[in-house]
Amino acid sequence: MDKIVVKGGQRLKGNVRVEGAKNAVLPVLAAALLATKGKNVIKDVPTLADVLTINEVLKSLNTEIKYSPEHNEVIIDSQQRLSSEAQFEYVRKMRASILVMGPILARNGFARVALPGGCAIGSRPIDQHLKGFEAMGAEISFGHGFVEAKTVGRLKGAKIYLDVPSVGATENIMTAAALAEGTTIIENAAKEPEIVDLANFINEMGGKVKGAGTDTIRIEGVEELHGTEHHIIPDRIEAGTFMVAAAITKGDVLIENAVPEHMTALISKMQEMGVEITEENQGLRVRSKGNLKSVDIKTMPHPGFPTDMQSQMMALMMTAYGTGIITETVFENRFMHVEEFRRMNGNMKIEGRSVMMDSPSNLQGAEVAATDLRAAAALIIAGLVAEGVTRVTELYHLDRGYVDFDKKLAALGADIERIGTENTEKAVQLV
Ligand SMILES: CC(=O)N[C@H]1[C@@H](OP(=O)(O)OP(=O)(O)OC[C@H]2O[C@@H](n3ccc(=O)[nH]c3=O)[C@H](O)[C@@H]2O)O[C@H](CO)[C@@H](O)[C@@H]1O
Ligand SMILES: C=C(OP(=O)(O)O)C(=O)O
Repeated sequence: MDKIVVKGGQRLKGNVRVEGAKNAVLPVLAAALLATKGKNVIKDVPTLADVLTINEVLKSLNTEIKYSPEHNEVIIDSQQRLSSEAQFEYVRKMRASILVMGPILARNGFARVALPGGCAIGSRPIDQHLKGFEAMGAEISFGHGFVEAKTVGRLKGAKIYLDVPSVGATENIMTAAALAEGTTIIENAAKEPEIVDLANFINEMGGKVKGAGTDTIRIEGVEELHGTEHHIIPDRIEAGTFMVAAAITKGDVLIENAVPEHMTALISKMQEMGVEITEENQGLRVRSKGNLKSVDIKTMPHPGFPTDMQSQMMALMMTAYGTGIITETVFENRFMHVEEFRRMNGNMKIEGRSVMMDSPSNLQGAEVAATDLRAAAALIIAGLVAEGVTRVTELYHLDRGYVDFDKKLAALGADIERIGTENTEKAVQLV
């Protein structure tokens, strides 16, 4: 089992470059299925485990995939007839596999996708995705762990109000509507930058999507979409993770390729804590000196504070001064990392949907397990300033969403090493 071993105490300094966004590339690769003429060339694709998984899903649907990790590029040929079924082995590995449902349904008039079920951060239902397909004329049924959607002829444009501004439901409905007959209007749509990236991609393929980034999206269906070349936007969560890593170590780091407009909530919360953040030509410079101040944080759909930055900010808050409250409103169970932080001597307690923090904590290195993708990064970040050595396991979570996280931190001066099973002895020696 791989471990990351980090020894606290080094100040981070230098430049780090952010990759293409995981949460943009997954819906874009799924949406590439819509093209029946020519190939799609997707650029700035990060080399993540989730990208390998979505590529496998697309292959299983009868597309041809050419993946060049060295060029951060995926070429997809989806001109052949698609298969209609996405199997459990993929959906289990990665919930975002559900995003192929809209494109398959739009093209084949039938889609059968394994039900994703819950995961470490919550129950994560897909009722809003299905409500959208149903409104467009699809008949939905369940059986044997699968959900099926069936329509006679093309899907029909419809007006759909989402009960929650779900990112995945907005994406699935947008892709289904791109080839539907007539106009679809999504109200209370998600407004994340990744939604805008997907809308741009659909438009580059010849689609007609307007309003992405606002809470009303209008999609005029077209008869056919064609392949195009598309660049994925930079990963605002990876950028934010490095911003927190710079701040917690009292460092000075330039985060290249970061897009400040995608991160206003995070930037203002960090500034409120006393972190110095300045825009430069190549990205965002983060500097931190002296004591940081505790703040209150509440996660919300974009442009609110992102749930995907909650655990990393909790790490930073452990080093600030005063009491603070972190409230999670997006997912019902995204505090699994709290127990791991407590193993590192983090002073906090869960009360309902909030974590009450009394800081600073006298952080101590410990053996901890990543409980989800962002928790993996957050534990490593806490290890950067803990006294002694922290060993983080369950790194398959980290690999879903961060490229070379340990190497990028090491290049900034962190005392960090990733150790594979074959090097377990070395891990023991380091302790
Ligand atoms: C691959 C990807 O882009 N993942 C992101 C996406 O996940 P994902 O698209 O799964 O997240 P959603 O926006 O759909 O979920 C937000 C909330 O809505 C609820 N919900 C969602 C759909 C539905 O049909 N019914 C329903 O009740 C969920 O349980 C959750 O409580 O947005 C989340 C919220 O910003 C991020 O944390 C994830 O990193
Ligand atoms: C929760 C996340 O991803 P996913 O929706 O793919 O599980 C995340 O990126 O933090």
